[in-house]
Amino acid sequence: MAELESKGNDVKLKLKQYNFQTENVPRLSYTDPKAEKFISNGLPVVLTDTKLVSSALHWDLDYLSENMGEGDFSVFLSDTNKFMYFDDKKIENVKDFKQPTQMIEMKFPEFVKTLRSYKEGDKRLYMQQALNDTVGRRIVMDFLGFNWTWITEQQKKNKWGPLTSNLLLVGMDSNITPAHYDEQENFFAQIKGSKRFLLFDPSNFECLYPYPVYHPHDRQSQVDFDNPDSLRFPKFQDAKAYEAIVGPGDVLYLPMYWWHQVESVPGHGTVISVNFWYKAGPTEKVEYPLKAHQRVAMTRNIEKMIIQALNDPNEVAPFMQAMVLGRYT
Ligand SMILES: CCC[C@@H](CC(=O)O)C(=O)C(=O)O
Ligand SMILES: [Zn+2]
Repeated sequence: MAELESKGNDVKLKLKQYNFQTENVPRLSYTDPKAEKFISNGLPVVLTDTKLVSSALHWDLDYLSENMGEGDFSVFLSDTNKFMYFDDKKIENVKDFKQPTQMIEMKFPEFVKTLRSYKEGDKRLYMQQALNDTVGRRIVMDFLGFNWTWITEQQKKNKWGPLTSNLLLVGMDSNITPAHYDEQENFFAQIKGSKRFLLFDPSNFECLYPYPVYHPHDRQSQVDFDNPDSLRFPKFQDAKAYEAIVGPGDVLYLPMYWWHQVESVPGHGTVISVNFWYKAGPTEKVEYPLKAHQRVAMTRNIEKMIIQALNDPNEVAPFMQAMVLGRYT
């Protein structure tokens, strides 16, 4: 991280600048009581010394090529540096939906070969694959070497649900995952290269204009951060961002429902991360006023109910407008 900090201005220069203000996410030792407080309060924090993935800090393309085994891995291809997620089960809901990326299955050595032969104008690549039991023995050993004691203690202390997956992310520098939120708790471990996170708390729902729940881009922001349409999205300029740059060994606690845009910092070559997604824990006692993320969850349930009841995504907007316009406005 020192390398990044000493080039503080340079990194800032290399990183895109947006028109919203950003505040830094705190970087703390996991031994700092404040760190535990951030996590228990559902606030983002960068933990600098958990050793969560120390057993994987030697991972690079050659090592993974030799040890990732014979499995097929999901690789996304994009004509731009943006890799926006879409749910292919919802494509039928939107006429003429244009897929922003294609996904192909590749063996790891083939992925590395394609990466290394990349030249300007080729499709960019981003491997996003849940680690599974097809990986080679060395990767299994590295995986078992993760600091499961610490992270399992966090899971228990915060009463989270089960670990659902560890996504291995291997991408080109400058790749961007556009702003979205997930419905799971996330410890995001950085292994190689650096990533810049732009984070927004769930109350920025009104500023980030998520696609409708029935849309393939459900949970993703409709706003193009590089060219925001201020007429369609007037509140985007009021979004309040937090920023975190994570380097090898850093772990970002990314609370569920928090919006995040993730940019692989240019100039570092291949960028490798592993995330740890946990199901949310049960809501013990509902307290009022409801928290922002609970309101977001509520809007999702209401949208799903209306979609199901009307049985036609095109009827949802007129129905909701009829319910609100002139009555609650
Ligand atoms: C598919 C997941 C991508 C990741 C962001 C990134 O590293 O590009 C993210 O959004 C998350 O871990 O929640
Ligand atoms: Zn995410």
